[in-house]
Amino acid sequence: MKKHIAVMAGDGIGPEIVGQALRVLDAAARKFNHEFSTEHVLIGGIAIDETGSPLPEATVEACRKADAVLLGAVGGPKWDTIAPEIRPEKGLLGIRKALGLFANLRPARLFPELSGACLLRKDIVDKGLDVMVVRELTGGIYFGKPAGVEVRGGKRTGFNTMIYDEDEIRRIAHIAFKAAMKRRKKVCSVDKANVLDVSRLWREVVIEVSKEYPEVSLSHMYVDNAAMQLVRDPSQFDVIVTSNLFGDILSDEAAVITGSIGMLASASLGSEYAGLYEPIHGSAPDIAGQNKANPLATILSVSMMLLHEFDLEKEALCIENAVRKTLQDGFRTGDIMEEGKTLCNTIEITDKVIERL
Ligand SMILES: NC(=O)c1ccc[n+]([C@@H]2O[C@H](COP(=O)([O-])OP(=O)(O)OC[C@H]3O[C@@H](n4cnc5c(N)ncnc54)[C@H](O)[C@@H]3O)[C@@H](O)[C@H]2O)c1
Ligand SMILES: CC(C)[C@H](C(=O)O)[C@@H](O)C(=O)O
Ligand SMILES: [Mg+2]
Repeated sequence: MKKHIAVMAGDGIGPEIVGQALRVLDAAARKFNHEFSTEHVLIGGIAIDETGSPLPEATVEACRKADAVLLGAVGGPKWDTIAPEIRPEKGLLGIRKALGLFANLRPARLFPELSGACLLRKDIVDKGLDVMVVRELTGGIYFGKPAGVEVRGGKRTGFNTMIYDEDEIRRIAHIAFKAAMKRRKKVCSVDKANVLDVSRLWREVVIEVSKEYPEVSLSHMYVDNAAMQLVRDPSQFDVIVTSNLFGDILSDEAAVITGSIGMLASASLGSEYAGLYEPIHGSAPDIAGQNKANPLATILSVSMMLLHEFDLEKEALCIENAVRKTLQDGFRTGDIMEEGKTLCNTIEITDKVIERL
């Protein structure tokens, strides 16, 4: 198979982890006789530095033409004080919107080998943890208008608008129910319907969509309770479907299930263009440039790309198994380090994965 991948390494640890994930992709291509060409394009802070924009038009064009997109992370303290319209994060929101990537799948799974690195209670961990967070990605409070900061009645006033129409809710609900059909057939819709009107509509529409999936059981939970339940006992969840902001927060929290945020991969999918694959974590400025970052979330994002974008199930599984074997053999980056294990840097742990492919 021949495919072309647009690569946006971005900022901070982005280039380090993406560089390593591409080595794994190369190794998989050689093993299975595929040809994956790559084209590096700019996004985020580095794009601001080089072009003045966090999302240059050339990047959008390259991503729209590509068969898949791989992203590292954007942002960092260097750009924290620049004008809000051109912050690095705007580049990420912009590319999600430009590619129509409304569905963000964030699978929080615990490799049993990392049970010791997981902060949750041992009896809960022993149940096996595997939660899929389905986050709406192109709507809600992230994009609602009006938004801004202005002087109202002599006071500086900040405002955003949380808005969803029924079509936006319906299409993400379908994604969640379809995902559940391939899993344990349970969807928990997370909202704040006791307070927010937009959540009342969310709940109503999710219930309507559920009628098309009689085999899937649907429950509802308020987001504050969901945040607590996720760390108390995540084994009660199969698929969680939720809005953009709640999904952002709950997926970082769900990373606790995996042992580290450096383990959680993601796929952002739409219908018109290819999907975008990225770890859920950020640019980790505190460890950037030190060859310390855990590249496994990005490597697992490549595995998700092979599966979701190219239907290469065997190849995807091979990468996942190589990651598992690396952990089984006791190799760890700092974020998942435990006593008795072998500490590796970013490059060394990737070497171990490639050896085990
Ligand atoms: N998708 C993205 O590009 C994305 C996601 C989240 C945050 N950000 C941006 O990243 C910057 C830093 O944000 P933050 O500090 O809140 O979140 P972060 O995810 O970058 O880091 C949070 C903590 O997790 C650690 N961490 C993250 N990834 C790791 C990895 N692969 N291996 C080991 N440790 C890892 C970091 O060292 C830090 O201690 C901000 O500018 C933020 O806007 C970008
Ligand atoms: C960097 C930021 C815009 C982004 C988000 O909030 O969506 C990040 O936190 C994520 O989870 O991908
Ligand atoms: Mg986030």
